[in-house]
Amino acid sequence: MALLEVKNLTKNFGGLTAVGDVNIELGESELVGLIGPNGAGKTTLFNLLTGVYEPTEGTVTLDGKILNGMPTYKIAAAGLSRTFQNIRLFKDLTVLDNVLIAMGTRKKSKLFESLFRLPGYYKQEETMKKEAMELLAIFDLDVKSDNLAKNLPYGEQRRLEIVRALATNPKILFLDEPAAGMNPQETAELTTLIKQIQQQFNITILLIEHDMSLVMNVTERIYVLEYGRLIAQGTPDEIKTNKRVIESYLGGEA
Ligand SMILES: Nc1ncnc2c1ncn2[C@@H]1O[C@H](COP(=O)(O)OP(=O)(O)OP(=O)(O)O)[C@@H](O)[C@H]1O
Repeated sequence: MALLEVKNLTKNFGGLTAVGDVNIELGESELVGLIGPNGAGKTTLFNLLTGVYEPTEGTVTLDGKILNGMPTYKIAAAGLSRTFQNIRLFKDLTVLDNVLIAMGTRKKSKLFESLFRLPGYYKQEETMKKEAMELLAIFDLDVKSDNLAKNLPYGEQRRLEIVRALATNPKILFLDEPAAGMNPQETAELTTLIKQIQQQFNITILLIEHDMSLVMNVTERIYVLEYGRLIAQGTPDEIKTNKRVIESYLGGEA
């Protein structure tokens, strides 16, 4: 059985079907791409998977458990984590605090311990800090742990977003255009990082990305959406040569 099973997923906004009858399966530690032209329904699909929207029809099942109708925080706790197209950091907090807050969603101090700052509280704080610094180091952000998030260059803010998503210890990570606005060098570095984190953390990643070279270079399989419908799926090589995809998405350039 797949780790994540999406069956007949549909979302209508009034008369518009933003996502229509979509079926997707993600296996353990797979790196899968999701592409499609503007307005194809990619972000809506992410919003359905992470509980921001309730589907009009269909089901999302993680590890055999149906997630539809669960609030976003419960879905996050079940193991789905995401980044957003627009950076959503706590800009006036430090880099380290941004990660610690994300970790806080999975590790709760016992209220009594934290209120009275008992040894258990400090121990957990220390462990979390150590883990946060280790995560930041993978992304070369440990040296910036004391900086305010808003003072990081754009590419580093994007990387910090991924660190925050990873800090929740997800089974599946959804990355929504992580290379948006990055220069070619930053994009190349990110490509290497995405591969690295998939292997190191052994997690499943679903990647929405406009940068075709990034998608083609890192993913094992790709789903293609158009007008809310899945029009193709396959390996990067199959997608590059798929007639329907070339016509409708790549504009005949492939
Ligand atoms: N909350 C909403 N209310 C009404 N229509 C919406 C809503 N969200 C998305 N849509 C519409 O649904 C369709 C799919 O949009 P969506 O943002 O999911 O596409 P996308 O593939 O992520 O596009 P992009 O690549 O531009 O981000 C579009 O026609 C969009 O206008």
